Amino acid sequence: MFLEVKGLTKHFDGVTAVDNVSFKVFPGEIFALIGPNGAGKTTVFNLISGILKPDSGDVKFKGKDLTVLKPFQIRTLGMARTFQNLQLFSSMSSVENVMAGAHVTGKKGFVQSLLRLPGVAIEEKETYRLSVSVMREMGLGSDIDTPASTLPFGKQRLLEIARALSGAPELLLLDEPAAGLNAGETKQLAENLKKLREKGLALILVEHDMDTVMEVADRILVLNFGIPIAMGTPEEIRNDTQVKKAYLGEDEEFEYAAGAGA
Ligand SMILES: Nc1ncnc2c1ncn2[C@@H]1O[C@H](COP(=O)(O)OP(=O)(O)OP(=O)(O)O)[C@@H](O)[C@H]1O
Repeated sequence: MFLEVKGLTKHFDGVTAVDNVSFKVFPGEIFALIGPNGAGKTTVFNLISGILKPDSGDVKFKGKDLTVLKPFQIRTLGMARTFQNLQLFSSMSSVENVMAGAHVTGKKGFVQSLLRLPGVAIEEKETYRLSVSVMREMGLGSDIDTPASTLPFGKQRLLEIARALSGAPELLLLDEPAAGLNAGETKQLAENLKKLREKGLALILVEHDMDTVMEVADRILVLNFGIPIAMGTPEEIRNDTQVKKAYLGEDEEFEYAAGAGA
């Protein structure tokens, strides 16, 4: 099994943030995790990527138990993530940011890089080449040397995805990638996500923008107060009464999307 989450549960001082959540993700699919504010989506990401440890439940990635591993160990297994708040190195150029992501899986270690031991220069060149190619894929081909801090916000978001991709992950976790993007940038993002799926990558997407979710997701899991309330295709989720009830008054966007698709 590629990714299997079973009975995942996490409490924070009396609040059950994630309550017995189970799902599987397959290679080459976009799996979306949605739910009203505070539903537990980011906590699920933190549990999968090793930032938090579950109170109970299992997370297995390619047969390995992730709950006993540290975040960097999980990254080297082929999983990458982005964060709700951008975490770019603002003093670096765009391509240097992407190269920093590639070093996660670099074969030459950090100490070797510092000592400039043989093989490092070749690997740096290879990393640069890979980083440029990932940036082009994300539509950032004209921004290779642009300082990350001067990129428009939408491009900074794409750059963060490029950085996550430069570690050549098989599974990418994206936390609200469309937040703060304008309509054109959101469209570009959706196209990019579909391209990544075509290449066989699996994506788990936490996203409030329902148009984007409904357009790109193969399957959707809906959480409410940490509890899974529905799982299915966009069509099934759009028409699910429990889901509509959970969102009522919470998120007009969902109501709009539900109405638009009906
Ligand atoms: N580190 C923490 N300490 C205490 N409570 C937390 C912590 N992290 C999350 N929570 C609580 O757990 C619940 C789930 O939060 P989480 O951030 O996972 O939800 P979410 O679905 O990602 O929300 P949003 O859509 O607003 O980002 C909330 O009640 C939140 O207040």
